[in-house]
Amino acid sequence: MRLSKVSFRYRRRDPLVIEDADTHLAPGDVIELTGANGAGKSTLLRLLVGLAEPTTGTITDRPRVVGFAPDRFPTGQPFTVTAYLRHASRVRGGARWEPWAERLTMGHLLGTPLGDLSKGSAHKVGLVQALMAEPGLLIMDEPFAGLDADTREALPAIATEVAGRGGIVVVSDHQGGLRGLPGLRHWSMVDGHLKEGTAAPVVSSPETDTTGAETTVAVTLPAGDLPRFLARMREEGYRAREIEETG
Ligand SMILES: Nc1ncnc2c1ncn2[C@@H]1O[C@H](COP(=O)(O)OP(=O)(O)OP(=O)(O)O)[C@@H](O)[C@H]1O
Repeated sequence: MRLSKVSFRYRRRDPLVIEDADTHLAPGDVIELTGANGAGKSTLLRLLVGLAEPTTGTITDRPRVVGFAPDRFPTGQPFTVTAYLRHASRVRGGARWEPWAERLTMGHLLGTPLGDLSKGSAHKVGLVQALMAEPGLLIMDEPFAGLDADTREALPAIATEVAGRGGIVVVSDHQGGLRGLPGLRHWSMVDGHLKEGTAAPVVSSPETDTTGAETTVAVTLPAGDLPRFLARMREEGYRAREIEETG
């Protein structure tokens, strides 16, 4: 799949959100996409999926089957989880959703109306509908946000499987959930420009600084992520604690 000089703006007089994105995606690629809030990550993902058309430039050779797990799964539909997934399966030519629902531990949710789901549970429904048809292109927008630990841990393996079948996987992710995957490509959106680089390693050992100098940083993150974040930092040897926001 190729993006050739892809630019995009939402309305005629708006500034470009994506400018001259030029890249190639190969079967088996797993790509992590990062960038500041509002940098254009979701827009780029919607262009990749085909939900938006480039204002100028072209996207060619998109795989035939595309799975898309949006950052906010739309729950305003009057279905239970099972009814929705059955419907999605029919649309996908009878794709098997049950093994995915089991793998993402959704058994207890199947009878729940979509509108009653928590954000994380709704996101799982979005993941199942994206995965069920064995996509040749799997796009996941911030899939690690709001998911329980078991599902987060399952996602790298799922991405690897899809890529192993020759699929392309693109994941926007602030949390480094895919770091450590061999061959992971890294894209970042900076001021509307798509930059390619190596993913920064998440694990940086405190021992690498031999000067003994110390520094304290403030990190802002969703409250629900705090226990896992603190545990991870401590595991890596950093002194980490919650501080009160003083405004
Ligand atoms: N439907 C829309 N109409 C007009 N402008 C939009 C629309 N959706 C997004 N934008 C604008 O496009 C820019 C990029 O938004 P986008 O959602 O792609 O960024 P993002 O990197 O995914 O942000 P975040 O990390 O906050 O999710 C922003 O300035 C945003 O305000």
